[in-house]
Amino acid sequence: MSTFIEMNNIAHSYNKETVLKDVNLNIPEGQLFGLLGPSGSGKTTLVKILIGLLTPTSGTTRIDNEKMPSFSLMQQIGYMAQADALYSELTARENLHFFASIYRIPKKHQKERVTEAARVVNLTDHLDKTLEKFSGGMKRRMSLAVALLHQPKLLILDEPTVGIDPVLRASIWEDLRDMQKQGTTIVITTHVMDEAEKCDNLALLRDGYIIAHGSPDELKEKSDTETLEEAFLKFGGANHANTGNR
Ligand SMILES: Nc1ncnc2c1ncn2[C@@H]1O[C@H](COP(=O)(O)OP(=O)(O)OP(=O)(O)O)[C@@H](O)[C@H]1O
Repeated sequence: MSTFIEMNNIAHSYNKETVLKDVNLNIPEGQLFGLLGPSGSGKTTLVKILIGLLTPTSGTTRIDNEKMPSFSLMQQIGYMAQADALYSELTARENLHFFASIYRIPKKHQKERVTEAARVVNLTDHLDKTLEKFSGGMKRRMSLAVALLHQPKLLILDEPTVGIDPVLRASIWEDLRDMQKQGTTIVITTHVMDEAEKCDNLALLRDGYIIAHGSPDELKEKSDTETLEEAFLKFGGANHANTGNR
């Protein structure tokens, strides 16, 4: 598989606080890749840099061989942020049509895409409600629907299943797998171990460093542990000095 995402020597500071330190990532096309790390480890900062929303203090990012930020590439990325950026006075359908226009989905395909995205997140029966009547979990599902509306080549999901019940969570994972089968590369941030287990490959992030990377099985094997949680703790206890992941 060819490399789709390449992040080299990424470092980032907010004011004087350095929150990412020499991060290197290679993600092949079509992978479901997880960034696993505790709160504050730098996951959101890293994905914002990845999609070109944030300029790193140093380092470069290439997606599909193109240097980020690239306007044309941004059109092919679906990003689900942690905070929902939706219009609460509009209905779910109106929100989806609004974003479909922003993504420049041709008018004749918009209805079909809105219907499909609503199906994936199980909101078909709520399309005509305004979002002010939605629960927190329903808004998360709406944000996910917006992120996958334009069938992006790259889907980035920042803790997508927080506030989503286990049944829907399982069905969303099935849909992510389907999208992956159709060639979508998916990067997901999580601090939930059972979600991390479902990823093809993982980077473990702690205090702005990648402390280990590999498939869930490789990580357990390398650390000689039974669970990812134990693996994380074991890698986290190791020296941070030699953590480039290439
Ligand atoms: N805009 C900002 N200005 C200053 N500091 C920030 C800003 N955004 C994040 N930080 C700091 O950077 C560090 C990494 O934050 P980040 O949101 O990337 O972590 P995270 O792993 O995504 O955490 P969480 O799982 O809680 O979302 C934290 O110490 C946070 O306080």
